Amino acid sequence: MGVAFTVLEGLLSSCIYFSLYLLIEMLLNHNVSSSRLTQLTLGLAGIFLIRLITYSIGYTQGQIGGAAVSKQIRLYLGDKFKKIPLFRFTQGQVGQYVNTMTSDVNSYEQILTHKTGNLVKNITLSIMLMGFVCWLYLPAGLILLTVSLLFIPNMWLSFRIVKKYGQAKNTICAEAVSSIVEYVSGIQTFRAYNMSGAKNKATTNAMKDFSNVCYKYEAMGIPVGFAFSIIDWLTVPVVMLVAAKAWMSGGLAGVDYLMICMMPMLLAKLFTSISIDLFSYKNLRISRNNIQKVVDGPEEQGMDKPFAPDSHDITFQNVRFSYVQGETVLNGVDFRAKVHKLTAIVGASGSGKSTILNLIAKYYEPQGGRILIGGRPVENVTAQRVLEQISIVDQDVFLFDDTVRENIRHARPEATNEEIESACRKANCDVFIRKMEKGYDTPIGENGNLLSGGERQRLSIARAILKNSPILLLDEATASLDIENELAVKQAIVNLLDDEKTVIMIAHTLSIIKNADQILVVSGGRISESGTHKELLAKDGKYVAMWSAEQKLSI
Ligand SMILES: Nc1ncnc2c1ncn2[C@@H]1O[C@H](COP(=O)(O)OP(=O)(O)OP(=O)(O)O)[C@@H](O)[C@H]1O
Repeated sequence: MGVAFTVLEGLLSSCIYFSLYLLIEMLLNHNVSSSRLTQLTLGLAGIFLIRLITYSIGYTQGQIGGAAVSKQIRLYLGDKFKKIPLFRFTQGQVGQYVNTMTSDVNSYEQILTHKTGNLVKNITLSIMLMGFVCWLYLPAGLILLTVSLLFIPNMWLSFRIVKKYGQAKNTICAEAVSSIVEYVSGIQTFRAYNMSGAKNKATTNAMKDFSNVCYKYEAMGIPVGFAFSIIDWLTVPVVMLVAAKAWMSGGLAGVDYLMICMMPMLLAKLFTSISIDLFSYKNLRISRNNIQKVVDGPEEQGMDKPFAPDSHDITFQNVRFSYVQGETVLNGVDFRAKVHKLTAIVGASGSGKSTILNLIAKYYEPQGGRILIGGRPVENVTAQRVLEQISIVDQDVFLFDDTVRENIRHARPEATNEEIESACRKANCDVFIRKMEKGYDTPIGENGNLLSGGERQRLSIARAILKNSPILLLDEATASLDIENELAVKQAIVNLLDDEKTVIMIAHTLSIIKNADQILVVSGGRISESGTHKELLAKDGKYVAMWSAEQKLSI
């Protein structure tokens, strides 16, 4: 509707030239009268009023329609992101996704709100004006028509440039966005190491690359447009000359000659506008294609049927995995984590403890072996369905820019305020929340930056308690906390373990898992030892070495 009204308004604007034609005719034929002038003025005023109305409707509908389409696309992409395998959300890819979700959708909206309407309007207007000149004096019309045919190779060249440099520009823009996202989220570290601003090489290089590709893109496009512009404007004197002969020999009326002289100027302006619009239309199609690429992108394999096994024990059978081809992280991991028992995973840094949790949560798929929950293999189940059975408390707590209450409610949207507060009491965070300015309704800033590390950890434990899922994955991270927070977090973890669940916990300090039902020692990509604390001490292996080292440190 927006496009239709914009085109209508454009066509109505051509009435000005027909009125001008009538006015000049009156002047040259000396038959100006006040009644004819009044008629003409009233006609113009009426058309102006109709144009005002059609323009307003066209503009408003275009904006409303564009915003609605943007909203729909963004919601659709949001849903799509839920189906894309989680391992694809790497740093570079995140930049591409952010770019698509923000600027590509904005550009696509522009196609709808501005470009399409303007293009149809200007092309129709040009055809009408050329038809008018042909009707007045055919040779002049044919000159204009010939020049307009040159527009086709000119556009073909422009499109080639857009294809070649536009895609590169878009890819480099996504890389720059990635770099900026990384820079802004890591600003504290960059500042601490005096790497902010121009000293941050990665970000400045990304910006430089982006400005270089933009420069190339414009530098290639400008000469093509410029060359056509020169030919286009040359039609003005040529048409003037050709038509002048006919006028002087009496074959053309004065008014017709004047109109013919004016039309090439008008057409040149219209062609410039069409070529700019087509150039950016082609460019905007890159954005549309980027959106389409995400839409058509591979989705997670597996059944999206509810996954509700009778039992929730977790079994690894000869699981093999590497993040990068050739660099094996897990090389035949076997274990069984029983229901209602605490299984602890220990091992040196980089041994693959978090990788085991990542595989259970289906952030990644193993390259060999099988993972079973309740005796049912999970390879044919979507991550979303598996994650419904799991609560995760790890070192990277992610909090939304919302109130404390809403942050916890994310774990179970239908939870009552009572349930949220009860979960917080168990997670040892009720006291500090109540001390905050608005209690549970206090906003906690972007990613909870108004909270301390220990407070953030406890909020994530409250979430896990509220979700109350049968499997709990814990990455214990109390090492960086002060003593008060460490005790509070440890107590919260103990409260969490009270509920009967299958719990797998990565322990960085062994004292916290002394009473675990089973301890797995990860080493060399395998479970090198397993058993209770007592059994492992009796084996005199890696666990004993780790335990002795910790005991020495704590003295
Ligand atoms: N996304 C990734 N891409 C490539 N390699 C990775 C990735 N994540 C982890 N790794 C590598 O895999 C290995 C195992 O990492 P993992 O995080 O599982 O170890 P971890 O035992 O949990 O270590 P820590 O105790 O220090 O947290 C390491 O060598 C690590 O560098």
